[in-house]
Amino acid sequence: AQPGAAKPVPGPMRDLVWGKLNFLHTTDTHGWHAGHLQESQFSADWGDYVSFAHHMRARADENGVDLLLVDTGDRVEGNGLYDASSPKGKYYYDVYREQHVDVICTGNHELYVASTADGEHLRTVPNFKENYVASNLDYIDPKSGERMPMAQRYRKFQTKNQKLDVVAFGFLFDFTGNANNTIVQPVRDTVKEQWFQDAIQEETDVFVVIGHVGVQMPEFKAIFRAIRKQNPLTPILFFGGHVHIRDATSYDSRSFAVASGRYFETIGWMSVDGALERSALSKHAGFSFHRRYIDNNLLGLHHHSGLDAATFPTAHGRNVSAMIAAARKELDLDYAFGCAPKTLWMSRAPYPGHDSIYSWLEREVLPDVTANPTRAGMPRLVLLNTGGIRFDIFKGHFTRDTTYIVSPFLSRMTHIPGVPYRIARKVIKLLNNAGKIMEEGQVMDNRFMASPEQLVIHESVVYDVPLATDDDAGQKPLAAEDWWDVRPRLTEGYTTRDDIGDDGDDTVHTPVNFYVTPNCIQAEADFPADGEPEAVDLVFLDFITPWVLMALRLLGGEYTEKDLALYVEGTFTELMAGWIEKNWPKHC
Ligand SMILES: Nc1ccn([C@@H]2O[C@H](COP(=O)(O)O)[C@@H](O)[C@H]2O)c(=O)n1
Repeated sequence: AQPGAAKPVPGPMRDLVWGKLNFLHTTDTHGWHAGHLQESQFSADWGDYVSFAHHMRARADENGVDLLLVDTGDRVEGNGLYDASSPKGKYYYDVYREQHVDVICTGNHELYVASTADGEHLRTVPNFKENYVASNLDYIDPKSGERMPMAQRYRKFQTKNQKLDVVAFGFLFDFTGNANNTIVQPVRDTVKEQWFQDAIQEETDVFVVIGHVGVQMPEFKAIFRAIRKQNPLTPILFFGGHVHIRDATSYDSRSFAVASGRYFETIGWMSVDGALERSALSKHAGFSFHRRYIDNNLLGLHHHSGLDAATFPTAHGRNVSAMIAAARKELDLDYAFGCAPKTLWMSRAPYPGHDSIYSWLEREVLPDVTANPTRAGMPRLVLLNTGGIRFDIFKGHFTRDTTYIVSPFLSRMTHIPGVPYRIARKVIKLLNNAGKIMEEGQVMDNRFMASPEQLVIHESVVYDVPLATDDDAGQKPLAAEDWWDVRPRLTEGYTTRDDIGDDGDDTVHTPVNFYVTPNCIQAEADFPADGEPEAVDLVFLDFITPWVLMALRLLGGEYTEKDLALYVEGTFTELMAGWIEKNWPKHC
């Protein structure tokens, strides 16, 4: 763990179930390779994961079984370790490559910005060579304009100990927000291509499909159907991500799918047991599958590897932790812009409400950071998509690292001047429609403005326990005198219920609330004291431009990209950090 990281707290644990073929899975790590320094439950770092994988591979070798590591993308954007450097990712590539990952693919965040996709193609793909798989993704060479696969389309290899044949694919969901130096081919078209049809006819013992795809999303189901049609008995194992939740399902009795959360909070575990060699395949011989969501902290990693603080760290792991610590220092990630007076939650507190990060932005930040003297006297509506905010703010130091953790993107505040208020005021309602905004020939899913967790959870889940107070923000243990002191001492955390059951989490926790939030929030600024304005400046984060323009057109306002102009200088991230520096006390 990193120097100063919160110490993990013991709690009741569920063990890993080993099989013949075993997997460790990371997804949507979003630059959190230093771990969560403020959250004890998730405070192990990438170096600890290197040590852990080393011990788990050794155990697999001893027992004559196999262990594979997979990663399903979105490794970038969302933490100072990636975002605070110039260029972005200056330290990330070298840190990440220290883990040996057997099958790795691309997420949408590797593709939003052209230079990030270049970095992926020029650094991560060569770092992982034949382990990198890009089944439905092409890259366009900036010099020649040549279109080529981002990496090989699929991988066939043999496991180390049992010599099991594996055919592995690496998919991305049908993403359309990529920069113009990549092409994402819809999954339904890819599975019809000849190379794919040939690949699924390969002699193999198991298919492994990794993807930056939620396990309940139609893309995985289409791939499952395509493979199963040609291979009625072969086990098919899916590793997904993108929606930032812990999840598992099975598409039939010989397939299993796991998604392993977000932000390096979770290391996913999957095992399959049974007669895996294809020579033993028969419709009577079944397989057993297990999944576990490992909370990423040292106590848990010690527990699952059967080691302790003295025997766990390897020299390699320690070196990686040291690389991360040096990078964090170089980037001055602990520099504090101010002191957050209280914890502000994305989904653990109701919106609107005093503890909601969105209410804070709406009430305090947005009106202030969008003040534009050249538009003095003009009222404005300021829109922000909730998905642009990526994490909670904990009471205490708000650092350079926190800035990127909360708001990693390069989005700016753009605007359309003088929009009739009778039209402008209705935009937010359309953006917050649960479904899609539709125009002839164009359908846009509104939910892509919200945070990924909100894509899959449609109703608030509120437990009959008190809301965490600021003192609980670091997931400290509950004091014995608390009202449920008759129960075992548990920390707050994930209490996952998936299609398999409610025993997936490796640590038993008390649950935390989850409140649904809208796709967008809106602040009103410089409105007249009485009555309604005739017209307003409609100010919004440039990421949501396509939705705003479509909403305006549906409301009778004919605007195009040509009507847009930057409203205030700087990225939203810089504006937010500037507001904090000005408004919150410097020291805690
Ligand atoms: N410039 C951006 C890019 C993305 N978003 C939000 O993130 C969501 C996707 O997040 P994943 O981690 O699931 O890929 C997207 O739907 C947007 O809400 C953004 O706001 N600005």
